[in-house]
Amino acid sequence: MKKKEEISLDVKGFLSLIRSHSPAKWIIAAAVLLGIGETLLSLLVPLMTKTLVEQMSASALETMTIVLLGSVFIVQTAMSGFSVYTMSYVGEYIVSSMRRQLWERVIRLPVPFFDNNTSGETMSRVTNDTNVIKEFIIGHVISFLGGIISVIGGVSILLYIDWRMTLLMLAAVPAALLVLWPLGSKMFSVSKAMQDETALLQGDLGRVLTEIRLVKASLAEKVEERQGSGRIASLFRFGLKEAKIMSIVTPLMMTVMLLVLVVLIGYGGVRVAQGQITSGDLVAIILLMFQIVMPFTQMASFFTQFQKAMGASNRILELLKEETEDGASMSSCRAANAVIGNAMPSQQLSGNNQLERSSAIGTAGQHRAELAFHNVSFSYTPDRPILQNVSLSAVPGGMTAIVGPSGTGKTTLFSLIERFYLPGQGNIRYGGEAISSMPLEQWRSRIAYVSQESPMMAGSIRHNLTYGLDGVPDSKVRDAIAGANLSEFLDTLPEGLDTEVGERGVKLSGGQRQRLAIARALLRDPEILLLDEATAHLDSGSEKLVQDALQVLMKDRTTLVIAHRLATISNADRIIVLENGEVSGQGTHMELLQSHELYAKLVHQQFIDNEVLQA
Ligand SMILES: Nc1ncnc2c1ncn2[C@@H]1O[C@H](COP(=O)(O)OP(=O)(O)OP(=O)(O)O)[C@@H](O)[C@H]1O
Repeated sequence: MKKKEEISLDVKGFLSLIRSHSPAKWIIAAAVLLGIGETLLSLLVPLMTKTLVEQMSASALETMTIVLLGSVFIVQTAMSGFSVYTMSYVGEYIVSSMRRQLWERVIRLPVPFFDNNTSGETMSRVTNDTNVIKEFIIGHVISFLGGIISVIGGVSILLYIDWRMTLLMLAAVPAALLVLWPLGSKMFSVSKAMQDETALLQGDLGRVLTEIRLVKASLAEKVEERQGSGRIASLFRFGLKEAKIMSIVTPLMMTVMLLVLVVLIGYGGVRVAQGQITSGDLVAIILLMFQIVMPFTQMASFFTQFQKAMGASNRILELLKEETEDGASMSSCRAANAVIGNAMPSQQLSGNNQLERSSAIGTAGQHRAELAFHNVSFSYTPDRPILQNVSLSAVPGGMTAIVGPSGTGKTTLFSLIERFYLPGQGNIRYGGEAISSMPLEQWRSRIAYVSQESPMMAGSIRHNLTYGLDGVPDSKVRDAIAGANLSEFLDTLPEGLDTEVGERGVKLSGGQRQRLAIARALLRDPEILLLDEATAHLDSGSEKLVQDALQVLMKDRTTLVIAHRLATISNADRIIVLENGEVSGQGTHMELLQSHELYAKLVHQQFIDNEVLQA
């Protein structure tokens, strides 16, 4: 009972999905009419052949009969061509409209969705599931409709020609169905398992390819090889299971057809000899037999494909039901924020030698609104609070540093500022206005996030720098590059801004990636700068270049820095200590050193570590 309910719900969902993506009604009507017309014409062929045979045996062949038969063939072939094209058009249209909607939806889903779903799964919905629906529409819907018409029409004509022979032939149908039905459902479960296994293999491949260095460095080739081989072996087994089913179905259907043919010809021959039917009738009956039996052979695959399409549409609908980050901004919004490579000087963030360059680049830094957290609490999962009652404010136009032990919620603070997640309680305000009430696009365009991970996209340096921005002239790109201390490096590249950076920027050094990240932030001219301190240790030359570039970027901007090495932030305007998700102190370096136990301990510890390193 439950299963029936589920399937009927599936069908409802499937139909609503198709309806919301279907092309103009007249195109669908044309596709259906052409399909029906083609089937009806194909039913005329046996009748005309019957007349042809009868006229030939009576030596009274009329030219009209040949002309009519030829015309039916030509029109039927043309109709079949148009029918295939229009049906393909409908299928392609539906799938491309569905993919477009999925694509738009996926890129606007909130970050928690991506925390909880693998990218392989999501990719499979946009590509594989839509493909299943396309194949069903193009390859099966019309041929199924045509098949039904062919069977009903064929049986009616047969009954009209000779009911005895019709019944004889139809006796074979239940026998064939008896075998085909259970095999069809077996085929469905095998092909479903095969699909699942293929998705797992795709997932493994994606995981290994994106982290190929980790695989190699961890000597995990053998483990991956074993896992991959296991999946490929089970795909092979499923393939063989499918082959076994087909090896029963195909010969069985052929034998049934041959048997029916033999019986029809034998019994029909007797009836022709007895003068109860003409030889033309017999030829027509045999031709009609093919037109009736063929659709039955397609039924099994229709139902398998039907169930697959229901499953696929369910998964697509689930994805489409997911809330987007900002329902209001479903229009063509720009990814204006910059989540950019790691960058943070390893020494004091001071120095004036680069400051002049910033004026050539941006003016957003002139804004001096206050960014403040008011009693913010947040948890990723209900059972584990991460931030509790956090109240803090960043110094407008100055540098505010966040320090604290690992895992205490520093990066989470940044994610809340970026609105990747929403606070459970409390709010974040900018210039007195709650950031949650600002349009998301507008808010993110005010921020640049120079993160630890230094994400880069495969593509040219220009593409990476101007990613998400429209029509940035090369002169501005070069200014940003100069501001980020990269001009010399760029001059050494024969292809200049067109140089490919490789997947995730693998063709660049850590320091170059950091400076590109800074150049990218400069181009965006943000009011608020979020810096996640680099964990990579750059050599001192590279450090100096990054440090200078940061001076340019930070000038006059409200900057929040997550600092691990406290020496880098001793001149920060304000330092906030975060402990177990709570603010346990704030002040300047000197104030905290005197009044805050954990801060003093951390500074002391790092001082000893440095001494040891230098010794
Ligand atoms: N997407 C997530 N889903 C669930 N838990 C998360 C997620 N991201 C972080 N956490 C958890 O939240 C806590 C705070 O993480 P966060 O990255 O903010 O710490 P952090 O102070 O920046 O640490 P570190 O200094 O090591 O970078 C950690 O315990 C972490 O396990």
